[in-house]
Amino acid sequence: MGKYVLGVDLGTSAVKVSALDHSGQIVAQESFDYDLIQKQPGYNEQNPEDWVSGTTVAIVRLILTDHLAAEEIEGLSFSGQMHGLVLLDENKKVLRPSILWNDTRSTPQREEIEAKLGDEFVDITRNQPLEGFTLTKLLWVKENEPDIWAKAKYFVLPKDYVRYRMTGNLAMDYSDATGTVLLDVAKGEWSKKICDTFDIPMSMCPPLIKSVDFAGTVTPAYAEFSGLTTATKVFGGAADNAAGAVGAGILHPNMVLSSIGTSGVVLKYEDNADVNYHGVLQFEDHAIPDKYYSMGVTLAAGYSLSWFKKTFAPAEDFTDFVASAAKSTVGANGLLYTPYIVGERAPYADANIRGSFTGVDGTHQRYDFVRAVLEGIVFSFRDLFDIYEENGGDFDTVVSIGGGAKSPLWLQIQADIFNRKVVSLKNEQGPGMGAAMIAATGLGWFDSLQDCAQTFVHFGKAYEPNPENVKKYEKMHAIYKQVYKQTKAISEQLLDYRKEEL
Ligand SMILES: Nc1ncnc2c1ncn2[C@@H]1O[C@H](COP(=O)(O)OP(=O)(O)O)[C@@H](O)[C@H]1O
Ligand SMILES: O=C(CO)[C@@H](O)[C@H](O)COP(=O)(O)O
Repeated sequence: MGKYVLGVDLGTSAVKVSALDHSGQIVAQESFDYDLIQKQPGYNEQNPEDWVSGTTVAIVRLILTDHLAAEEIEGLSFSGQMHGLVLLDENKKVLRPSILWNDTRSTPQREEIEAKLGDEFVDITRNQPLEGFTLTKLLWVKENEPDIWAKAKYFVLPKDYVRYRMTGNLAMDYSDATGTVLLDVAKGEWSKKICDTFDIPMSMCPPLIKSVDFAGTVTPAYAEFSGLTTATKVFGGAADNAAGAVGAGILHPNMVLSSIGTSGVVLKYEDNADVNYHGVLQFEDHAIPDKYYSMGVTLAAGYSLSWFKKTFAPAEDFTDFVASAAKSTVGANGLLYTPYIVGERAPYADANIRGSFTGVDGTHQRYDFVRAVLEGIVFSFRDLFDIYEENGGDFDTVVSIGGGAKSPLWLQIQADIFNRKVVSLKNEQGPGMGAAMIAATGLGWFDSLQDCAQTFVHFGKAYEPNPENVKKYEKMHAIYKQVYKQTKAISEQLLDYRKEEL
């Protein structure tokens, strides 16, 4: 039995590769940054070759710099940035740069899909055909680059391409496949209806595998390139949010993830595909076979706070700045913030809405504004919790991750606004941990991901809701909920006055 597994976290700004031992300890970690290609506003692309070389450099460094013996790396797996379109020709050569999840050029294709299939689309895929998802990107290429489309024989997602280059086998795991919005989620197969409607040959869709499935061993060519041995086993891997959920132990029906990173994610484990959120929340296959998760994304979560600090307190220490909110009160002395400063994805899929401070009073201090920002972000998460409650969702534990989980005050605000116990992780490693857990489980070190989590995932302090604060926040949230509707038309009118986006 080998000593280590590698978790490859293929992100948007960098790839991070972590080596873990049987006890879930990180023994070494290397990363490599790559660039975004932004040819015009709304366009975000990357070269798949950069992902392959970045991953390879990180692995080479683990072996040469961190002295990990290649023969002791028994297996590896992935967490991948979701939705990015990689188009391949008949020889599996990349045809054009990948169009990423944050590329918004495909609004006409979104409208075309909505017009042709309407609610039926959401019933099949459990998602809306948003610009961020793969199908609209495929249709954009078909309509705008017919020469490339004529040569396209397969499509895959970012981490699938790296896996293909390591093993020579083309595949896509279910958790990422749901994010293409070409999958019939309840049936667990590519949707013929969607492929036929948009004239996409079914043969373009790669074979589907489970996250923990064995996908091949390292080829001799990739072994030479990376320093790995041809005995290293490669496993399917998962979409970054699924892998993040695995790494945070969101593997049981009673658990919800609250992630305050640059963007924010509320993610719930779903035992089956019976519930239908009608596309207001994303609905995806989990990394656990035949299980699912739903999630809503607040586009500017931690970003709201970083923006506010950069603009109004650039020289201050981040931790002190956040802690100053304790000088304010529950409800920030009547100041309310909505975090729509880059538009919103859930529960309102609205690119034009913008943020607001409401109730500004001559007595307010800067710390009230900081508090209002912290609370406003959590109110936007609470909107997503309300959707779960409306759908009968039953859960008692919220696991908080991301930069926002560094603040005890913010963790308590979450507990009070969610009216749920909130726990942080002892050793938070994000989706790379989930990727390593997938490899460890695929190798048979553990019987299941849940089993692996008992050794790899450790919860830290628990924050219990304070009943008095809960009551105050309930009322404040009811006021918060009115702001979106009341500022929608105003935001639209202000559009003409905004600076051109970069
Ligand atoms: N000390 C802190 N206390 C609370 N929040 C913090 C702290 N430091 C950073 N943050 C928040 O965490 C966010 C970054 O979280 P992180 O998970 O690192 O983001 P990502 O990986 O998505 O870029 C920042 O936008 C900021 O708002
Ligand atoms: O679009 C989504 C989820 O639907 C994003 O979560 C991307 O998958 C983010 O990638 P990173 O920012 O983590 O690289």
